[in-house]
Amino acid sequence: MVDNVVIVGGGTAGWMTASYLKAAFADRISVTLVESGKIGTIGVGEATFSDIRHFFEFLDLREEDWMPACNATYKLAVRFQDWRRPGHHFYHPFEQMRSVKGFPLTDWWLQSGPTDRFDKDCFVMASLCDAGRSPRYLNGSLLEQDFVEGAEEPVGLTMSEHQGKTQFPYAYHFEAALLAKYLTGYSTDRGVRHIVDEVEDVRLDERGWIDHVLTKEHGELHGDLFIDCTGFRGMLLNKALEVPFVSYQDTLPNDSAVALQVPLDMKKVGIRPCTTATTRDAGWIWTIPLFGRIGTGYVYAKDYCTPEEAERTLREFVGPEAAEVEANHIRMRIGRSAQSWKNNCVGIGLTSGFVEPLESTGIFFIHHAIEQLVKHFPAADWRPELRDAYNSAVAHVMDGVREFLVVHYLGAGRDDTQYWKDTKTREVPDALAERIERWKVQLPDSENVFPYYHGLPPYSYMCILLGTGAIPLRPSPALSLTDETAAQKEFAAIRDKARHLVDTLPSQYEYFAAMRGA
Ligand SMILES: Cc1cc2nc3c(=O)[nH]c(=O)nc-3n(C[C@H](O)[C@H](O)[C@H](O)COP(=O)(O)OP(=O)(O)OC[C@H]3O[C@@H](n4cnc5c(N)ncnc54)[C@H](O)[C@@H]3O)c2cc1C
Ligand SMILES: N[C@@H](Cc1c[nH]c2cc(Cl)ccc12)C(=O)O
Repeated sequence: MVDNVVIVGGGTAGWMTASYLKAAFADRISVTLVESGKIGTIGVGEATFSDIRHFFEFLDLREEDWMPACNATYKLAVRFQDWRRPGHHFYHPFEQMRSVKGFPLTDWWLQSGPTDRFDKDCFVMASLCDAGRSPRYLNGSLLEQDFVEGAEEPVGLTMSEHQGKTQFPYAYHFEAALLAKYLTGYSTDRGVRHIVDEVEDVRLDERGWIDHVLTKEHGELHGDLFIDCTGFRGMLLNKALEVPFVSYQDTLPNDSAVALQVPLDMKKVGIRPCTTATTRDAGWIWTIPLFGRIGTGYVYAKDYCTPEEAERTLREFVGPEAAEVEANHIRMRIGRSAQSWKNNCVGIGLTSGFVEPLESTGIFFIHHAIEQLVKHFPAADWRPELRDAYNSAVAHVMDGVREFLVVHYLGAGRDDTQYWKDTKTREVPDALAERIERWKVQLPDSENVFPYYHGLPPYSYMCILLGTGAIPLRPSPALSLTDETAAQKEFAAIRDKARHLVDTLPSQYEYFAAMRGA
């Protein structure tokens, strides 16, 4: 049996992996996590996919268990600010795309003479975001919409098996360091051995498999399976086992970031229920509202902007509240390891791969990797088929998300700086170029987007294409021959439901102030 797991690294990836493996295998496996007390974690990573609820459910954790400990808030969407033109914004929400007579509502929207905001016309959530509403009422009940809490839904599925069956209406923002701390307690309470020490060397056997890691003060740590959660360093997978790194920088040039954690007077400014991505001359700025502060940062390409310019831009964007706050400058390794699993070593987290956080995919990558590791967990014969299937699933998810992010830049309307001009001339992978030509004639659907599971449904592509605006789209010709009464009724129903929810739901600040007795 493979039942002795050693995890190196105590960031979000390390502790999500330790806690999930313990929830999956309990005392059938032993888990040791060693983390350096000197090498810091990346310290950011605070917005998620809605799928993260499956992670907490698997650990048998309810929102009231972990959200207060992590200063967590709700995320209904990503708000894209100034991507189409200055002053314009649109949302990419967690809300199923409605269909009328077999055609997506966005198709009918194109047919009926587009307005400036497809998102407000086709989704209820866009109005809730504009109004700063919570998705839950003060009594804790969830807003009424196509996902009904407590109704029969498939349980125990992995995310890839679940996609498309239901769309949960929100994700979370949380303080990454506080989540890691919370999961440390969860894990050690369930028997994970936690060692604070530095791994100084990785010792291989004659086959090139990891025999043990050598720590500064606790000697050799032996195990069957070693999980590399050492972040961008990739100490075990990339360095010791020499797995090469496949860069995405030819299509995604942003390789740097500068971050600030800014205290927030929530009572005065409220808590926006969405992550915001605001364009700047050489990239974009994220704003993540937490309970008590915002996490914000400028993601940029160093070929177009120096760290000093980036920090100045970010501080100007935030304003005087940032004056006393220390900036955290980060170099990002963009791309993925050629294989995340080699011999008896699996890389999870930044070691495995990373793309800029435009759609908050880092923690989704971790969650997906852990689910797939459990699904493909090795036996003592280490059959290569399990490893190969794992590597294929993980590579597809990252390659698919990469493609989805490239679409944001190809569609962006900004062309006022060299950085934004270059987003339109950079070479596009053939497969994506073909898909884009297809989308100009027929909106994205399950047959014409990236063909493997990567966490994003076709409606996500529709939102980005319709919101950014630079790629011309047109309605299906059939709609000009079809009566549009039913579609107009659907648009009216969305307007009515949005008005009702905005009028009856509390603001996100009111909700969390009440929940936390603030
Ligand atoms: C600018 C930026 C913004 C991001 N925003 C988001 C977001 O909004 N949403 C999202 O989902 N993701 C986001 N991410 C990604 C997210 O931060 C990471 O996926 C997550 O933090 C996982 O990091 P990690 O645990 O892999 O690595 P790290 O956090 O770097 O942790 C590495 C760990 O390894 C340990 N270590 C390293 N070397 C040794 C050694 N020799 N011995 C012992 N221990 C060692 C360190 O001490 C540390 O504990 C963002 C990333 C960046 C860079
Ligand atoms: N499975 C993902 C897909 C998704 C659907 N809508 C959004 C919006 C945003 Cl901002 C990210 C991701 C998604 C999920 O449901 O989380």
